[in-house]
Amino acid sequence: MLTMTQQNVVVPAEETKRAQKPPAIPGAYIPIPRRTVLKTLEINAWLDSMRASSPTHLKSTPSLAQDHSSSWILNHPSALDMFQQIIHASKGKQIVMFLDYDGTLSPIVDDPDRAFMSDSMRKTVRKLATCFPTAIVTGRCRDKVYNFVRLAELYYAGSHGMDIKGPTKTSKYNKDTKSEAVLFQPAAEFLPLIDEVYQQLVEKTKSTPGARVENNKFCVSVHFRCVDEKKWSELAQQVRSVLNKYRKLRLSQGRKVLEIRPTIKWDKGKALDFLLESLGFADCSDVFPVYIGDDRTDEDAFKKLRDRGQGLGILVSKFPKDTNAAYSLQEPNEVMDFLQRLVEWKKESLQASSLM
Ligand SMILES: O=P(O)(O)OC[C@H]1O[C@H](O[C@H]2O[C@H](CO)[C@@H](O)[C@H](O)[C@H]2O)[C@H](O)[C@@H](O)[C@@H]1O
Repeated sequence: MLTMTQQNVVVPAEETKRAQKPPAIPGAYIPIPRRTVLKTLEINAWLDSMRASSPTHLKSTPSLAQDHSSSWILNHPSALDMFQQIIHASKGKQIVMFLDYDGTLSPIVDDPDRAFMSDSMRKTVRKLATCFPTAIVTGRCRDKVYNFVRLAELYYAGSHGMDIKGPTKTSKYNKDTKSEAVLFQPAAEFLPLIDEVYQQLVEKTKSTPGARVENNKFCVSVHFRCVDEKKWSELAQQVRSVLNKYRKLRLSQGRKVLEIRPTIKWDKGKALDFLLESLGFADCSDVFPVYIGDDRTDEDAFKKLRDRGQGLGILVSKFPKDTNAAYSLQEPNEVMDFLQRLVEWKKESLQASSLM
């Protein structure tokens, strides 16, 4: 069970109880002010979560890792191996593609400014967008991800879906050039606050070697990929001390990154709903959304698809992870293979129907 300690932090209730219990040795109990206990617990919970974002602990027990891995893959089979079944499930429905960026279209690298997408991946996504409506859904700032992807025919949902923009180039899915281009920013009022917090985080974390703060417009990322693990606690405390002042902001986590964002009820799952609605599939039963992503924030979209009972989620991961996705792919190269197969299948089915 989880309990709220402060507005924007969640720790397990049993840990709170444990921390308040006096120790077994009589007389050895030094009362710790409740606020300090909670602060320590919060930081410990953050640290556990930060460690869990680097799933290498399974490597230390190879046989256990092997068993776990085999049962996980049975529950989340490769989308490449299951390609025919996926196509069969989509029969008679309009496939709509949702693609996360980092770790899905581009490999994870140390420097977030150099997470380039390969030319072959760009070519594949361009072809994909001629076959199916396609959106990029990312934690990144929308402009920044656009500079990486550079395809004007796509929909882009930046800042974890808090900044959505429709295609600037016409395609067969947005032929109506007279209609207003989609632009949706549900957290617009938070812009000055996010700028302020970004500046404070830059200042606060500059003493931690390797820490890096990225302004993603409606949210901020604090990267710890290049921070020595011994310094993670220090970094968590620095971030905590800034976040303490902002009750309208909350923390979530991605791959070696702490993400600070508005408390509004908006996430990648809501963005998926919004985009389907914008595309005219609001209450359609004949739509088949496919969402591919690698990160914790993508789980909101996987869950949304499960709740809608439509389409499917594909998790990109080499390691077993708790997920709402139905299928898996190991890395961006496999994502590219899967997208290419979709394009080939679509072309073949169009050819076949033109011969009828
Ligand atoms: O939703 P996404 O497109 O997956 O964006 C999530 C975060 O991605 C980026 O960080 C991640 O990729 C970096 C480059 O490979 C890597 O260095 C970092 O450790 C990863 O967390 C991006 O820089 C963040 O701002 C996004 O929030």
